[in-house]
Amino acid sequence: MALAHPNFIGSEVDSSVMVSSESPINLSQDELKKIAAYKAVEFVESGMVLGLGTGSTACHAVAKIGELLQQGKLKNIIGIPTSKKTHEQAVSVGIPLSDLDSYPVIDLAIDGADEVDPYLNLVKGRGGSLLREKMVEGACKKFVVIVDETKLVNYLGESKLAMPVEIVPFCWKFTAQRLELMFEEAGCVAKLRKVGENGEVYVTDNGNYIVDLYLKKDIGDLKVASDEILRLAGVVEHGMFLDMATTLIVAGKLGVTVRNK
Ligand SMILES: O=C[C@H](O)[C@H](O)[C@H](O)COP(=O)(O)O
Repeated sequence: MALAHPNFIGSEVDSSVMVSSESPINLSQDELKKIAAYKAVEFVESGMVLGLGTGSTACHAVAKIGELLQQGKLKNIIGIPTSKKTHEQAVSVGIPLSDLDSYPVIDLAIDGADEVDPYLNLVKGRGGSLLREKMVEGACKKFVVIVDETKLVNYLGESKLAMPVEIVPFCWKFTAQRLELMFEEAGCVAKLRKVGENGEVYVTDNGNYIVDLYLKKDIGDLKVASDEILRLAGVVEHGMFLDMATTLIVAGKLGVTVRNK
């Protein structure tokens, strides 16, 4: 999408952070993710407690923070990882780690997203880490979302890709059917997430399952939908992150934009 997208209104394009020698037009999606991630790391200061996101965009930020620690350009950072995978990566790049029990208030979190609407509401969890992400990012003073421009949507669900819901394994079919019925008018199809060649059921870091909702239409009022999903016994959490992001960094073919809420 071009920079005329509503998510860019009021934003500034900063071409100076184009770190590749390639023309921006030729940058791959992964290079754009890296540009957004590196821009977000500019917000990190020594002494901060940091929420470390999960996914192919956030991993660039984790790597960069590790690099800056190694170089002595950042000091006294405590990372709070949002998944086992990020925990492993953070350990491998030398970021000291802790958890929400010890640090219930986090200075800054940096994480990717699957969809971002014009109000900075997000869909997250296509990588399976939505519960820990929501706990950590809900405890942050500042939550910086980093995406390439393909993640921008006019309304959540517009991509027609998964809207993840983490559920308990007990009678998962019952919960999946209830979710499907809840959003019947939006043409919802609920699918248990499976992985690998043998189609094994995906199990989250918390020992739960994920049901992915595929929606044909806009589900309308997101707060109402969120409350309704969370009222259903069997649901642990959903992947809509409403009114949580404080800053959006988007890397696109024409440059990188930073938008504060
Ligand atoms: O569960 C995964 C997380 O919510 C990710 O942040 C999200 O899926 C975006 O991932 P990626 O940066 O790989 O597109």
